Amino acid sequence: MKLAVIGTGYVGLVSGVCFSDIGNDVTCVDKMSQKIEMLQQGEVPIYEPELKELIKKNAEAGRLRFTTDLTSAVGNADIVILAVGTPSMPSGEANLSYIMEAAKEVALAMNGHKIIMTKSTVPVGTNEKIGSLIRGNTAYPVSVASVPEFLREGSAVRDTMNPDRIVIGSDCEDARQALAELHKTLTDNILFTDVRSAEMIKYASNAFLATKISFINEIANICEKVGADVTQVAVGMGHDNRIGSSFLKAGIGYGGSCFPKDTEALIQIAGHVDYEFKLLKSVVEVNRDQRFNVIRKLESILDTLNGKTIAIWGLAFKPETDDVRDAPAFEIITSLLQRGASVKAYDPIATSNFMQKLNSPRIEYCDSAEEAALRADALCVLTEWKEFQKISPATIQSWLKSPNLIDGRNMYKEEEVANTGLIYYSVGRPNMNKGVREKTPQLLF
Ligand SMILES: NC(=O)C1=CN([C@@H]2O[C@H](COP(=O)(O)OP(=O)(O)OC[C@H]3O[C@@H](n4cnc5c(N)ncnc54)[C@H](O)[C@@H]3O)[C@@H](O)[C@H]2O)C=CC1
Ligand SMILES: O=C(O)[C@H]1O[C@H](OP(=O)(O)OP(=O)(O)OC[C@H]2O[C@@H](n3ccc(=O)[nH]c3=O)[C@H](O)[C@@H]2O)[C@H](O)[C@@H](O)[C@@H]1O
Repeated sequence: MKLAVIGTGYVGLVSGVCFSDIGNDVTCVDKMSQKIEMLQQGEVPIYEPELKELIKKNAEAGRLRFTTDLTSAVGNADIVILAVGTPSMPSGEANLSYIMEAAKEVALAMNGHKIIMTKSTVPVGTNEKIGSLIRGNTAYPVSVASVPEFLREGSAVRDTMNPDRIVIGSDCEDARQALAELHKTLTDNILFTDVRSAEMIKYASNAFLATKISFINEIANICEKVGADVTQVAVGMGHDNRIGSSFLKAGIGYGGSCFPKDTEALIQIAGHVDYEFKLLKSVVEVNRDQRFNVIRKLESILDTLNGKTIAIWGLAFKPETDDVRDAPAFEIITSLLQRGASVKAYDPIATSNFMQKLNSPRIEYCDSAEEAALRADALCVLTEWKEFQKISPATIQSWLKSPNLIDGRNMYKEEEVANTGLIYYSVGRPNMNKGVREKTPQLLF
């Protein structure tokens, strides 16, 4: 099939590349000429495992092209995929200006019937508006479908090639058939829904996953007070098939380009129909506060942070990505600076993206994990990169000035920390004081 993909962010680029890899002819379009030039030269503007190799392979096979020329890409395509950003506005609502503009440009470029497949995450009712906008700007027939995207950054290619399900939300039979055909080599599990339900499935899925994370983070906070271990609790819960084991990793709260944005947007979507989504509001509030546990733990060890040097390992919102959108590291580092601390920060690949957004004379961006940790008063692990997991707690201790380790991602096991001289605070697990488990708290009943 002939596809035009509008927008070469994570979703547009990865899905365009994967669709070409399964034999389709794909043209990826972006307004940003620097991005397109990079892609044409085989460079990838984002860090995503496996992507570079796949781009090379499919571009060489002549199935994958990159251009800023939307008109010719749409003109040559049967299916147009909308994958532009829908970022948050200050109110929390999704900003639909990019997708509406892209839809209009597509309408003006049409030279015959097209199927429009929206992969961007959009509020319920948006695809109907996209359909009306396109019909108002072209005389050619159009069939619109909402096909939400469920890939995760860091495993985007794998997720796209092996999806749990494909949701096709459309009232147009031709779109349902063509899009089922397009996806059938990826999975048999294709669900057909109406358009509004497909749009809601995306928000509900992200909101539910965010809820699981805030839930386990609150359980972790209670575990710390009652002397239980949240990692064991999560395993025990996860063995119940009705609960499932994924998304029960306690930590410093979720970040990234989607959970924060989509939870806020769903609260707004509900609000517009006079429904207060109380549960989701709490999920967001718990998440906002969770990252400050790092600061609270540091203060409980160091008393004051004023004049202290704090090492930070990990700036990306999760491992295997250089994306720093809504990364918890921003608020944690900002809060350290406000308390008078200096920061030495290191991330294997996200540093340059991060430093474009946060700079201060009291932040030193380092070239290695060791350089960041050397002579610091404490180390905070904010992203569980494999590179950090390979460094033993004993080595960390030898680098630090004071032996304080705050593990925001439960990266180390108790036995690895035992017998070191580290004061070790993780999330929802017993603290270790100089390598020895702290006394189990007294319970007041
Ligand atoms: N990032 C992710 O992991 C996921 C994102 N989504 C959703 O997919 C959508 C896209 O997200 P990202 O890929 O992160 O986007 P992004 O914001 O990283 O990139 C969007 C791209 O679209 C381009 N663009 C905007 N208007 C254009 C136009 N009129 N013509 C051509 N190009 C245009 C921009 O220049 C930019 O390169 C959002 O709605 C997001 O919520 C869904 C699942 C996963
Ligand atoms: O709509 C989107 O953009 C995407 O959002 C998430 O994907 P992503 O944000 O790339 O990454 P996740 O692996 O979901 O992690 C999100 C955040 O939650 C945190 N997390 C995740 C899992 C967990 O158990 N605990 C936890 O704290 C991560 O550290 C990270 O900060 C969803 O998992 C995807 O299905 C969805 O397509």
